[in-house]
Amino acid sequence: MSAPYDLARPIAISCGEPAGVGPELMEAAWQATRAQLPLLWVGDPRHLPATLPHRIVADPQEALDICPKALPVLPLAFEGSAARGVADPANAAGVIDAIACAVDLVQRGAASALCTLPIHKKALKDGADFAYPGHTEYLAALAGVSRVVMMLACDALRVVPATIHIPLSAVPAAFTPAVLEETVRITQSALRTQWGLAHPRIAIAGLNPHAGEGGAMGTQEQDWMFASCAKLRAEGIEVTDPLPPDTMFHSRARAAYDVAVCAYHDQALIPIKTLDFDRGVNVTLGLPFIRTSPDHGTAFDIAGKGIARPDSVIAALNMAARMARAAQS
Ligand SMILES: NC(=O)C1=CN([C@@H]2O[C@H](COP(=O)(O)OP(=O)(O)OC[C@H]3O[C@@H](n4cnc5c(N)ncnc54)[C@H](O)[C@@H]3O)[C@@H](O)[C@H]2O)C=CC1
Ligand SMILES: NCC(=O)COP(=O)(O)O
Repeated sequence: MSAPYDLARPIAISCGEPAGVGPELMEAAWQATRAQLPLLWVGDPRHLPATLPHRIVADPQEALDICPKALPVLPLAFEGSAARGVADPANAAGVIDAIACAVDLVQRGAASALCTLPIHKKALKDGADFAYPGHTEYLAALAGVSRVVMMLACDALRVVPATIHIPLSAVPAAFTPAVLEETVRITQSALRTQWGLAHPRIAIAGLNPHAGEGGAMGTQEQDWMFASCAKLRAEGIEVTDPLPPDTMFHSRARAAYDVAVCAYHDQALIPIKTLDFDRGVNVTLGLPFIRTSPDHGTAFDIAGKGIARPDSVIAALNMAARMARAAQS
């Protein structure tokens, strides 16, 4: 007897770093959602907490019957063990395989969406020479798309970093008119089609303090950002001119827009992680499938201590389900 799920396919979950908080958060998230959401975890079941009941599935569709009683697992065999708090380089290839396997499920329609648990980026580079700085870039490569957008969302704020996992020193060269304009177009299209906002209001953060203060504190705004914003408005997209970044995130300022497009990673992620670290969700826009993730990382400092909060994983699963239901109807 199946649980009365309104999703026809399970949400595929890549296991992430086994030494981090992923395994214990999977247990808490499964407990919290098993009556509403069909899940399918992809990873090495040896790394799951002993207290979490799980069942191996041969066919992803079995997850719908199993999930109310046990976590459905598509098993992979990793090389290493999983002592909490210390990444074993021998597991790096398995962590990467789990992402690819979960993506394959969603790409061939066996899963309705992908939710990724946190990876330790340096552990993957050291252990398996992972060529990508994060999921976002790896997923774009697996999907064969040249440009995707990272958006983080909570109730109070949505943010998009136009450049993602690059050193701060590389930002001015990487942040170009084409990058800003493509980022805004992908963001606007996703907010319309996947969030139901007919006319998304998009705030643009300046790159420099005070948005350059008329050229006195940096010139990118005058050199090209104002022109890019005007071009986007001419296309019918509701964008602001470049705003002073330090004054665009207080509550009255936030009420004026639906998403803030920022120049670089920390300009976007610091405000949202400050406002709602526990419930922020990272969602990749511009992929041909749905992908969400908790906003936090592997949290080695608390892994295995039973104190990690599952809220962000649960929010990521719920967001994936909401998007999948909308795509299904
Ligand atoms: N989507 C992903 O795969 C992400 C991966 N990472 C990776 O995670 C690793 C560690 O990154 P950090 O910067 O240390 O960030 P982190 O998010 O792992 O930890 C930052 C702080 O927040 C706390 N924290 C994190 N998650 C928590 C939770 N669920 N409940 C309670 N407290 C929590 C940690 O204990 C730590 O004090 C890095 O390799 C980073 O690249 C970071 C963010 C996202
Ligand atoms: N700080 C956000 C982050 O690192 C998440 O990146 P990704 O692995 O989802 O690309």
